[in-house]
Amino acid sequence: MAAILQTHSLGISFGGLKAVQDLNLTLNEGDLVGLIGPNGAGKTTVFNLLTGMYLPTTGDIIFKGESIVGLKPYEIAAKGITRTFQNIRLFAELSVLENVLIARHLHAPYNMVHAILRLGKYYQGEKEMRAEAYELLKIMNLAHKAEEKAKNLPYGEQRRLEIARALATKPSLLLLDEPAAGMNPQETTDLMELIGFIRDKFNLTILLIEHDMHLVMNICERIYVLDYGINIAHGTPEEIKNNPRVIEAYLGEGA
Ligand SMILES: Nc1ncnc2c1ncn2[C@@H]1O[C@H](COP(=O)(O)OP(=O)(O)OP(=O)(O)O)[C@@H](O)[C@H]1O
Repeated sequence: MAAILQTHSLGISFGGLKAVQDLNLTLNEGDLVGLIGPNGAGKTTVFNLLTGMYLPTTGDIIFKGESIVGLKPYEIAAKGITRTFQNIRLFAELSVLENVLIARHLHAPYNMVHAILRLGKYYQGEKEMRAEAYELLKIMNLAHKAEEKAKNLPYGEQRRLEIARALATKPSLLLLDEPAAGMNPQETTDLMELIGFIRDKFNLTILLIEHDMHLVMNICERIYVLDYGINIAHGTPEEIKNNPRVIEAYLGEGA
């Protein structure tokens, strides 16, 4: 199995604080991997590094064979890495469909000239993109809400819309930051199935941060554990569950 993403001794400091240190992460194509750790362990910082929002202090990030360090977030998105956020970031006043369409335009099948001159290719492209956006909404069980404003959706549906929007950018690597946060147990169970389903349907590699251990242990094939910015363990869910360093890190948190 080929590695789609590797980090080599990746690290970042904020003043004196080493938020992430010496991280060596490998994701193979098609992997569904978890990134867990107590609050403040550095998980979201890893996502910020992988998506170009932060520049690493040390190390390298290799995506599809080339370094992406120093690229702008939109350049990294265009290469195929997309994320969702811990705090939902939808366009609240736009419709559900428009939220997906905006993301879909990153890979529009026409160029600016076609759009300005309103050439046939533009109309054809717009039609295709709407159809694709609807298809994504159907998969995420949101098609019946296509015309609703995003802000009027219940929380669980907003989280699903975030994933639909991320998928619209046609990623090969999807980073999910606490996708089940705020969901009730039934919504979480449905989401678990959905994550596995989209991974297979869209040939995705998925890295997910999640505090819901039930979700992580059930769907992730491998798990990396961070504590104070350091990767203290890596293995299968079974190995992680029984790892004394992991148990200690979580007990320290009272979990
Ligand atoms: N831009 C920044 N400037 C200064 N410190 C930062 C910055 N971003 C993150 N940190 C610090 O880095 C550490 C790791 O934060 P991070 O948000 O990555 O943790 P986390 O594991 O995602 O936590 P949580 O589970 O609570 O979301 C924290 O101590 C945080 O305060």
